[in-house]
Amino acid sequence: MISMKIGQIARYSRCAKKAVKVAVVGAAGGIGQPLSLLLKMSPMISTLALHDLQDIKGVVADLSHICTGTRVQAFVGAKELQCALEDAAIVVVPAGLPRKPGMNRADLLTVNGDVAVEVAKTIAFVCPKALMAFITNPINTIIPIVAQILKERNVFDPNRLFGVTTLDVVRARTFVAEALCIDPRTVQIPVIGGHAGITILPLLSQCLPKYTVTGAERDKLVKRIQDAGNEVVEAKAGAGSATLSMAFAAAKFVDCLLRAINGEENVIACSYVQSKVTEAEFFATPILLGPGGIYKNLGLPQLDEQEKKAVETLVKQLQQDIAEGAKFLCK
Ligand SMILES: NC(=O)c1ccc[n+]([C@@H]2O[C@H](COP(=O)([O-])OP(=O)(O)OC[C@H]3O[C@@H](n4cnc5c(N)ncnc54)[C@H](O)[C@@H]3O)[C@@H](O)[C@H]2O)c1
Ligand SMILES: O=C(O)C[C@H](O)C(=O)O
Repeated sequence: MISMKIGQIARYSRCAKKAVKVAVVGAAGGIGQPLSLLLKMSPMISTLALHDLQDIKGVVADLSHICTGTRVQAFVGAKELQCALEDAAIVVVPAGLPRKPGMNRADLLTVNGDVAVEVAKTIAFVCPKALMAFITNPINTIIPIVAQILKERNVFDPNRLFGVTTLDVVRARTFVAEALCIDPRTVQIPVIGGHAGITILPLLSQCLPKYTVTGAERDKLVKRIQDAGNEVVEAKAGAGSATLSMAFAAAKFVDCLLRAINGEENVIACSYVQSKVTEAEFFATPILLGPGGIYKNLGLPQLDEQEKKAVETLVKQLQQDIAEGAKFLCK
């Protein structure tokens, strides 16, 4: 009986045409642990390299008892980051401080900017061809910083750098489904722009199934999606920000990257990337993914008049957030 199960697991882990190594940097944290658990279940991951400044050996011992084909390895401290990243096809980065009530995401830049710079420098040195998915806030500014670090080392490939904005899509699907009294898994809705306040723009006009909401009700729904991070920060009352929903969202995004690496066609996800779609140098839109990351930026979906105005306003905010990255690196 037992050997049959082991055989089944072995077959399961061989289902993926290509199982690859994924590294998680910041894996001991509130997002890192549940994310690692979800990734441990992917047949498309051969090795999960878990890195943190804090000791992560207990987390790895725990995960290693789960009967899936993914091997889990622990890497602790700045000196072990290089080994963690060696041969990684995907690097996911939830390393850095979360918000407390009263803070906005930009307040995290002083600390998290340094974290992103250190991680980006090591990625540039060890695995510049990896697909990089940064979760660390403030995303709007962290991604331009990482891009600049990679550019300075002549290894920047804009198709491989992603700011993870999937949580905004996850929330938009959930809140729309609540309003329509339907299963959130049946809702599709693009969320574009960035990942803070008004830069988060759910495109209700493009929602499927159709949701014709107008006036104050529509404004309230858009605002709830934009401020959903605050809802969690306040409810956690000083104990951090969204972790479980973020782990779910990041696992979904990594799954998209893995399916694209495995040659699946039509894998589309919204993500904050270097972009020519608007005047903001970085912008989240639906992206068609391929084995090398971005296969095609699908650009702005169709917008109604209200959404066109919202894009004009948010682009200005995003340009400021992006400029903060350059200022940070000059300090
Ligand atoms: N993109 C999004 O939608 C989104 C959603 C939620 C949270 N976040 C952000 O994700 C980040 C992590 O949140 P959390 O709740 O997991 O925080 P956390 O404090 O629980 O965990 C962060 C982990 O990162 C580790 N760490 C810090 N610096 C590191 C470094 N240089 N190298 C390796 N590990 C390092 C810490 O030791 C810790 O274990 C925060 O910046 C938060 O704002 C982003
Ligand atoms: O709100 C935060 O600080 C964390 C995250 O960006 C979120 O949207 O939940």
